Amino acid sequence: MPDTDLSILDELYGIIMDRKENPVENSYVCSLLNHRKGIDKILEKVGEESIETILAVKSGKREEIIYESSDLLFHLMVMFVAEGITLEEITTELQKRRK
Ligand SMILES: N=c1c2ncn([C@@H]3O[C@H](COP(=O)(O)OP(=O)(O)OP(=O)(O)O)[C@@H](O)[C@H]3O)c2ncn1[C@@H]1O[C@H](COP(=O)(O)O)[C@@H](O)[C@H]1O
Repeated sequence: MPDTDLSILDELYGIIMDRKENPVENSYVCSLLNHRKGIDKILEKVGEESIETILAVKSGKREEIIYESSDLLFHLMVMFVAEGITLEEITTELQKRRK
């Protein structure tokens, strides 16, 4: 079984939460969380990054797959924070599906 260190996901979630609670200037995360379009701006980015990930896989370029998947994961995390969904809720759901 792989034993990957996933602590960066927790750390990143914490940073995004902090941006929500303590807005700062020149923050990309704040620009998404406080966008005039509301959640639609974040959903737009999730959609864009999903398509870019698909195109990266189709291109067969490993580096691009990693880069675009990271963008997608990051924007998904912003979406979780915006919706008040915790990473624990996601991992619990995945655990429940284990056969
Ligand atoms: N992990 C990320 C991260 N990944 C991707 N991105 C941004 O996500 C955007 C990706 O969108 P695109 O590829 O479409 O690029 P773009 O040209 O900016 O697109 P548009 O937004 O202009 O449409 C880029 O602006 C990246 O900089 C990120 N921005 C921030 N983080 C993390 O979030 C933390 C807080 O960031 P700030 O809120 O900016 O301080 C940082 O310390 C990082 O750890």
